[in-house]
Amino acid sequence: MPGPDDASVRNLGAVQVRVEEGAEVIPSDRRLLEWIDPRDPQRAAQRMIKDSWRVLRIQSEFVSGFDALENVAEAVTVFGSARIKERTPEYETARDLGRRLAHEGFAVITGGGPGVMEATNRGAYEAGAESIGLNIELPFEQHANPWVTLNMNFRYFFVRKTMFVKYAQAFVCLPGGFGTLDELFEALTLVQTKKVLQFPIVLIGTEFWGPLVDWLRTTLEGEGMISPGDIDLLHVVDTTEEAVAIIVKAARR
Ligand SMILES: CC(C)=CCNc1ncnc2c1ncn2[C@@H]1O[C@H](COP(=O)(O)O)[C@@H](O)[C@H]1O
Repeated sequence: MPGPDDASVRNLGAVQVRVEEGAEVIPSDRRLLEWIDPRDPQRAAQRMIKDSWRVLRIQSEFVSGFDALENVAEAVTVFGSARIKERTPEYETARDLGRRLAHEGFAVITGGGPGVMEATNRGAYEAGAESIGLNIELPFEQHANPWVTLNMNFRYFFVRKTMFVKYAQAFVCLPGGFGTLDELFEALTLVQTKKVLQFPIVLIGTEFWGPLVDWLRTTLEGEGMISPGDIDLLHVVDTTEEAVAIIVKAARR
């Protein structure tokens, strides 16, 4: 198993996300988004770093992200729950997905954390593919999974999200929570508004995703909040095999 000292793993990025168990750090994202009342003298010190100057830090994160990823060939970004455990069917599905994508010549990009991210990176790594983890600084203890050939740690969610989209030819979502839904709907909006072209979005698990897709169709489409046809941007399947077939077909078009 690879580890933090494995020379084949490239670790990039300004932030070390390893935090002592139980400890809490204030992530840069939170500091950026926090409003501090300029009338509050108690908090004047916290206003010393001006948001305008934070822009340089944000800029540097874009620069290092673009530099790190510019040579990635065809890649697929995979999202899904951070909470699923090893030796579960969900973990094995994600691992199988990573493996199958690797066999088709794709690099795999994930959020670099545990659960689905770890399993997908692991499958790709075991099959000898480029396995990329784009981690994020979080306020609680977490780890970058070891199954990566390139690990990058980001301070800012929105910079990291740019990398997920820019360097991938497709998205796959496995079952997940708010994080996964956020990433799914960001991708959908980008495709819907034609900011990203020819970008299949595949959801694996009809039982899990079906009710959401039904609601999108009956309520959103039914009430005219999305156009007829927008739903067709989503491919809902049950197997990793079907998911990879859709991606291969779109990529080789
Ligand atoms: C155990 C735990 C919560 C660890 C958190 N550690 C994480 N590390 C990296 N990316 C993450 C993490 N949590 C959420 N994400 C992002 O949000 C998605 C999963 O969130 P969720 O579990 O569906 O809502 C992932 O695709 C990933 O991009």
